[in-house]
Amino acid sequence: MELDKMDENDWKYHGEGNKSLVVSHIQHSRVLRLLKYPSEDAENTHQTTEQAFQHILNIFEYSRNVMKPLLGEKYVHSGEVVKLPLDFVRQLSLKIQQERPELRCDKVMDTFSGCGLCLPNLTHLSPCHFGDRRPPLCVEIKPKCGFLPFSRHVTKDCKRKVCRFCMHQHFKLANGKWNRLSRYCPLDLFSGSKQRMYVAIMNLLEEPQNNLKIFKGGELIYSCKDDAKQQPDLDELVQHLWPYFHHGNGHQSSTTVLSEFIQLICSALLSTGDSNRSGEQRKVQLAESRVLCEASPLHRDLLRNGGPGLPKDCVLAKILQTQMMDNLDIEGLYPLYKRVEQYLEEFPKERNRLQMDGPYDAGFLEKVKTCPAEDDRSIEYAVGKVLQYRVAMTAKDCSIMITFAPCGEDEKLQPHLEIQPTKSRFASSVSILDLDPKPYESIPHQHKLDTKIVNYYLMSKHATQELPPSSLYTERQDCTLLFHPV
Ligand SMILES: O=P(O)(O)O[C@@H]1[C@@H](OP(=O)(O)O)[C@H](OP(=O)(O)O)[C@H](O)[C@H](OP(=O)(O)O)[C@H]1OP(=O)(O)O
Ligand SMILES: Nc1ncnc2c1ncn2[C@@H]1O[C@H](COP(=O)(O)OP(=O)(O)OP(=O)(O)O)[C@@H](O)[C@H]1O
Repeated sequence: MELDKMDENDWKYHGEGNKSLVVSHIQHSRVLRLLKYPSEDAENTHQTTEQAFQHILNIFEYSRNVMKPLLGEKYVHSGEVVKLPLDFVRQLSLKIQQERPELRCDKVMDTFSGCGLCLPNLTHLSPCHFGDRRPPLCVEIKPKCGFLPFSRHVTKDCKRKVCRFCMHQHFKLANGKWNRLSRYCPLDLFSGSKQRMYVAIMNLLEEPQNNLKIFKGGELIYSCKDDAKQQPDLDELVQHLWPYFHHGNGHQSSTTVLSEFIQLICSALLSTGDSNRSGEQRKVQLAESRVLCEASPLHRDLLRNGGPGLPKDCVLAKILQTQMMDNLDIEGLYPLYKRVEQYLEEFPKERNRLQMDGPYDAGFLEKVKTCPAEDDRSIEYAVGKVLQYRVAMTAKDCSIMITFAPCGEDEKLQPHLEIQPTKSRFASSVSILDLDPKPYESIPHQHKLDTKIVNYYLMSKHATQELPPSSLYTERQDCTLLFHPV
């Protein structure tokens, strides 16, 4: 990519979240990730180019030097920081404006700094020249927090029984963020139990919100509709999937197609990329009390079996272990945040030495890893816990991208790419994205939000009607019969 010859017509809108907007190249397997700002800030307080560059550099260094070592080299692609011509960025912003979903237009793309990140397009699979002509399928899941807090500082009993995602759903419904409750429960996805994971993915398909997107050949084919009142069309998705799970021996029912697709996703989420499967795999297993969410729609008997745990190096285990660096819960962390605040008020110059805002280098990772286990009243302990909490927050908000490319029986694949849980054979790759640092300043907001979510949940629990039974959930009873031994 020649930065001095950038042409907006070579790029198209790809997607966006709360903080960044992504465009993809129409020929090369690359994306540009550009930051967004609230519209009012864009008019009043422009960051200097220097500050914007530092911001992007922080995101890049945090991903490369902190999150990558914690989550695993193979899952994280930090890309590179690029300086783009301002004219190109302005034209690009105009070109993509009408494709942006309305609910994201409260923020504008940064057209002032010219700074961005260039990353591999993870909806493609490289090398993408497998003999098969069918375009790759890509599933993006934002799994959210996969455990119940185990800290002695937790004061509300419901936090030990119902997971944050399930409680938060009620608050989101009330404040109009979504129109329907999602049945997805992250604890099912992180359980390692194929049945619980299966139901979790089924529930994501039924109500994707911002937790599920599906791409085909790099194009978004399934996600929450811009008009969130409408549910996405599962029959349409099955039509897209059918050519990938058609075995030439007659008609595959929608249920079979979806079932095979979900099993494929589960296998990728549990895969360690280790071709030698003969030995006993080491597992990440949590105490039963931390993995059972009372709000999960699953039958209690199924939940009571807990789960077999996650293979140690699979993507879910890596994310869960990093999320669990938050071992005090926001309730135990907040007093330590206040200790740090008080210290910084007295010794403002210490802010740099303690790396509160970076640099995100090996020294930062060392502070995260070597924080004392017990509170010795030191500032180092308080800072270490705050940094660990911020890292855990990133892992609670990241997304997983799994890309599958169908391939023929005789194609030779590198062992870490191969996956075959169903009758079809696929090459796959698994990546983790959105690994931005969460600001130190957001801790008071997290503390308030936690209280709001819990109070709202307790208030609404009895008032809210039970969810009606899901048609997908009923079908699932048949689907479980379709599991193939792996
Ligand atoms: O606080 P949460 O759990 O609602 O998470 C926020 C996400 O909401 P969600 O619940 O996933 O719909 C929120 O996602 P959406 O904008 O709602 O898609 C962001 O990811 C936000 O992170 P940031 O402020 O952009 O760095 C997330 O904020 P952080 O808490 O990670 O800072
Ligand atoms: N490397 C990539 N390859 C392909 N698609 C990508 C890539 N990075 C991001 N995307 C797409 O762009 C979307 C927005 O990116 P991202 O999640 O990083 O935004 P964000 O604003 O940081 O999110 P959040 O709302 O969680 O803060 C993603 O959901 C994903 O679909």
